[in-house]
Amino acid sequence: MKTLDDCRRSIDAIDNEMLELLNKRMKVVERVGEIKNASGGAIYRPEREKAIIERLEAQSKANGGALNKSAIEAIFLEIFAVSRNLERPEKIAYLGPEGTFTHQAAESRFGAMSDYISLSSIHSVFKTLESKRAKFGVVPIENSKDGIVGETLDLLAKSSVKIVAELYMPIHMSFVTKATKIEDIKKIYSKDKGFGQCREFLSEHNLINIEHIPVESTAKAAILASEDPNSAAICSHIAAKLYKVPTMFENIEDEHDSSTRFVILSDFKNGISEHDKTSILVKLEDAKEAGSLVHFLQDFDEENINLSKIESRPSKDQSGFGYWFYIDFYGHIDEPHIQKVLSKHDAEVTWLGSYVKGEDEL
Ligand SMILES: C=C(O[C@@H]1C=C(C(=O)O)C=C[C@H]1O)C(=O)O
Repeated sequence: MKTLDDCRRSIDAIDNEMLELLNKRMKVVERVGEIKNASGGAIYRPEREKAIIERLEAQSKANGGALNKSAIEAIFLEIFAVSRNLERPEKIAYLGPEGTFTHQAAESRFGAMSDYISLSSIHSVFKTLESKRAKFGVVPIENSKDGIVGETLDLLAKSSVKIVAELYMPIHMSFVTKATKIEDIKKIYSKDKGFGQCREFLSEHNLINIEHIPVESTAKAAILASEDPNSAAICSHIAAKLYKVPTMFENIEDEHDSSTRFVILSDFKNGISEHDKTSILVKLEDAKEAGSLVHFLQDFDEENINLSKIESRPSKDQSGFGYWFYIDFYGHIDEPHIQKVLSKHDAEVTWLGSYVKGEDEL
């Protein structure tokens, strides 16, 4: 029987081996960086990372290993992030401040060691990418309960920035305050969506009729609540911890399976993988004619292209009424059957990105 000391000696020996292997991996990564830097190739290749995770998951399963997919992902996403930093350090702009769900989403892909820029609006994230002050941007695009984030869609419509990856994160809200009694709370701060996601909780606790103050982010709400003991915030658990506001209630969201879809923005096109999704904007030329959208969608149907989302938005241009459509479908823009459909509608379609589809779609 192995003693605790025996086990720890074994662990130390294995850790030494793992460190050697990781350093060996980093040498290869350095060479990949040289190749990419010489050719101007993109450092971040989400489709390659996804393929690695899938291969390792299958291997672990086949060998009866203790690590499941989430565990493999948790370990390897950090290894990938360190690797990318070695190839070429790149800045990541996100909708801040620190402690937002977007920050959490950004860290889950770019790891603890990357250089982050926290910005106070989605608009600033787009501007920072357009001016090349950051290589990547992370913004929310949709929530399973509250729907689309209009600002992100409107900016995608105007900007040259592309979607290069997506990820889904479960959202849990906390009700945090420095007050000791709920009756002492005179106002609540949150992001507009935060109030929307917790209506039942607010009503059950008679908090509907006190002042609700929408601010840019749930983290900002936590900061404001930290400064006023007669206020509260609806925010993430991390924001409450970061800004030291005690939690009165946890998991106050109406639907506990609420999740938010985030997109990673950048300036390059991914290679084709087996699990791609493409986002486009469509402005139909004959939009006033009944059936023009139906005809457009029939072209997709004929090529067996499945849509995962369609959302209409007012066009907001000067020409009066008009709509455009935001559409997500499965496949990559460079696949021939997709080219065939899109080439028929060249003038009407703006490509927003093709990327590996995230897990746990809304
Ligand atoms: C090493 C590469 O660059 C990045 C890092 C990866 C890794 O650490 O395995 C995988 C894909 C890229 O995001 C590569 O493209 O192979």
